[in-house]
Amino acid sequence: MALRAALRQKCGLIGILSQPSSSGSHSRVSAVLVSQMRNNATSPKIKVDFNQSTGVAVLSMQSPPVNSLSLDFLTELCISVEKLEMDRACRGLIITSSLPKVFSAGLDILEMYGKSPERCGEFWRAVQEMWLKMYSSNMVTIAAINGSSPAGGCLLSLTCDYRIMSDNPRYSIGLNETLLGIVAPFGTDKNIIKNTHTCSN
Ligand SMILES: CCCC/C=C\CC(=O)SCCNC(=O)CCNC(=O)[C@H](O)C(C)(C)COP(=O)(O)OP(=O)(O)OC[C@H]1O[C@@H](n2cnc3c(N)ncnc32)[C@H](O)[C@@H]1OP(=O)(O)O
Repeated sequence: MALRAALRQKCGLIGILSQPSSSGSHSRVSAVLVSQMRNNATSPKIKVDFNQSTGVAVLSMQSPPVNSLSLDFLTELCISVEKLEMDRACRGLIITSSLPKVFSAGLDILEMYGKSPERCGEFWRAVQEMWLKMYSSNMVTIAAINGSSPAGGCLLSLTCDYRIMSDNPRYSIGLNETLLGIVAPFGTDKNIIKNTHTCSN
């Protein structure tokens, strides 16, 4: 029942978000695919387990040491979500981490230092694409935050419909990127408080 209600709520949101836009979501999709082909990632940073009987997929981030959101990581994440999106049997998506103590350390700081303007552009496009894809997903999305989740890790969880966080005082979450001179969109702080729950693990 709860899943059905969440799906209904989500469908309303998707209706609004899927209005035609000048950028066009399909052009974003192909940009990701092109980028993936170029990067030709060899070791998977993302693992997906899809349970046919429940219609729920668990996407585990497995990029040591801290699941930082590099261009390769973001590309792989988007491709994985895109594949699930295309599978009509998949109704729900849980995003979590395979690493102990860390959900995601946020944007890969090494992507923001000493890179060419072209590479920086590609990276920032991938960041935007990730949160747009997640936020406008037609699946019910849940972030199972089983470790620290600063900055972009927090942003990733904010793109989900629900967040459940391990109740561990050592795990931190929040938009700390202002310390690096990066400003988060207005309103995200309210959003996280409204829809985040904790659980012990
Ligand atoms: C619309 C705009 C939105 C913008 C949104 C976001 C902006 C960002 O995300 S900027 C990135 C901000 N991220 C951080 O400030 C996180 C910094 N990291 C931490 O707080 C801790 O590392 C963390 C709590 C995640 C984990 O702590 P520990 O388990 O104690 O690990 P270590 O600190 O020892 O780190 C291990 C290893 O990982 C490297 N690392 C950590 N974070 C990042 C990162 N974001 N990018 C790249 N690399 C990272 C760290 O340097 C260590 O490397 P080694 O020293 O080589 O082992």
